Amino acid sequence: MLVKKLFTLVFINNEDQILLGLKKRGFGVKKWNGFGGKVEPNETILEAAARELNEECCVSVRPSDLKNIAHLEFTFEGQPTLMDVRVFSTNVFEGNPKETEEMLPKWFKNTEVPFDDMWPDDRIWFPYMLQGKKFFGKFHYEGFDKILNYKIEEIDCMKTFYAGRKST
Ligand SMILES: CNc1ncnc2c1ncn2[C@@H]1O[C@H](COP(=O)(O)OP(=O)(O)OP(=O)(O)O)[C@@H](O)[C@H]1O
Repeated sequence: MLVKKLFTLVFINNEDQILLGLKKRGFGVKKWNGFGGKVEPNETILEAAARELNEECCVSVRPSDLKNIAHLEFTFEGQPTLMDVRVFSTNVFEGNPKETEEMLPKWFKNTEVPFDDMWPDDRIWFPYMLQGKKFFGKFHYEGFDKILNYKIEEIDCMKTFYAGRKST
């Protein structure tokens, strides 16, 4: 049986640019990604998303300004964990991104996202996000570099999507 672990992933947009961070340590080290991490037991998913963003690059957002744009699931061959990742975006934020112990933030043009230095799944779902679509994606990895199989589909409404799922 798979053990589900809840994560957040936040993207800040500014006109035709997106804020990414180069992970300096831990899971996904040396890859560009949005900002996020595990949801702690004492907080809501939105609170966790805002907290992780602030901890990782010193940018502040109100949890209520975060839009849930996607649900991603990652599994790894031979491993018992399912990563349940809630993806959010907003263009309402405060503060200039600053480097922290965990992340080096940088603005990228939407047309110049560094996919070669990101998780292989990002190349598949970023186009949905950059076109303003909501979506569900499920990726099964062998190791951390090879996607064995995946599924991705556009979603009309995230609330309806979650209402239709059994345990989320
Ligand atoms: C496999 N393909 C993937 N593609 C895109 N994004 C991925 C991902 N797999 C994990 N992610 C994200 O990477 C962050 C890890 O977070 P992670 O550093 O482990 O969490 P947290 O900061 O709580 O950890 P520590 O406090 O350092 O233990 C978190 O946003 C999560 O959504």
